[in-house]
Amino acid sequence: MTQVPITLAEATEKAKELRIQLNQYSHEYYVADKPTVEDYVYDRLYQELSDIETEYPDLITSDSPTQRVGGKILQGFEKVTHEVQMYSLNDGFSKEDIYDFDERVQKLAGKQVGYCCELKIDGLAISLKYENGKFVQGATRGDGTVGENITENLKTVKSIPLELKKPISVEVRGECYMPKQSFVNLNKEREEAGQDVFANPRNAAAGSLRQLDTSMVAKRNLSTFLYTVADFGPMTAQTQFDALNELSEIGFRTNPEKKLCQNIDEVWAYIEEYHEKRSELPYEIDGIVIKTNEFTIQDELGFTVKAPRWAIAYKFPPEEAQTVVEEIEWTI
Ligand SMILES: NC(=O)c1cc2c(=O)c3cc(F)ccc3oc2nc1N
Repeated sequence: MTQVPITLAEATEKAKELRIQLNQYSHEYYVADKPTVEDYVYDRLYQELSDIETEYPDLITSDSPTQRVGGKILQGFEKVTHEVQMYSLNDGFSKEDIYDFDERVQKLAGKQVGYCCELKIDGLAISLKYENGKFVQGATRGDGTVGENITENLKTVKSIPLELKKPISVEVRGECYMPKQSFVNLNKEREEAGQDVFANPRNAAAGSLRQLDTSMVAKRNLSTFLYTVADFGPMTAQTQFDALNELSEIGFRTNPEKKLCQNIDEVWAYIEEYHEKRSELPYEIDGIVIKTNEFTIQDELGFTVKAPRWAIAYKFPPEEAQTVVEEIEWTI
């Protein structure tokens, strides 16, 4: 037990100081992937804050790092209605599909358009709501109109900010996923405990977010990449590429491999590049998402009943069976 400040005033001041410092270290580690201190420095400060909060429970705040460990047993997940529909993407499976998509877009837009290309993270789509900078609600996509409220579980996901860098009200969407190495470690643990193993990281992430014991979710090392702004609030981006940078500036984790392509040939080159690089990435991707970059074009093209006309997901062909077997042999 570290020396706890004797007065409430000292404890209040010290707790605030520790919270700010710990949240900064946590942002560097889990969001920016650029830690600046060793774990033992974080752990010592964390223990100091935890001791103060034990002594003075009224000092616990919703954005305290001690709230990340979970510990609530939920009865179930309430339903959430998405004010802004959460669509899925139309898929493309060949070079021809991608060039046909570009032809349709150019015809509808009446001109050549630029595309923002992103890796298609193989996880679970989530929607995050913030009011005055504070995380207030997290939900699954569900059927696009009604999803499940998984706020308490998402609070334990370290890359999801409990408080934004600006006190703004926005709704953003992205992917919650389990890194490949965490998936291998989890399945090893489950195998040793005689439990069923997960077939892939996506199922492991989905299964983790369905846990009713939030302390279990906290141990699953889930992460996120955010990629859509549903309710802009005061955000000013006019293109998808800028929106990704703005999401990062206000505190979200975004994928660094994005590329702004001036034409479909550059898009196809990007697809081939990451089809090659896929196995080196520390997370699973199942393709590439291609979006018209200008929001004015997206507004012009709009949505069909099920998907945006201004985007397409190119799906990589399934890997040959022997590759998967080799991977399994390696993990055992
Ligand atoms: N899995 C992904 O990495 C990913 C998924 C989507 C979507 O599902 C998606 C769905 C829409 F209706 C519109 C944009 C989208 O953008 C997206 N961007 C991504 N990078």
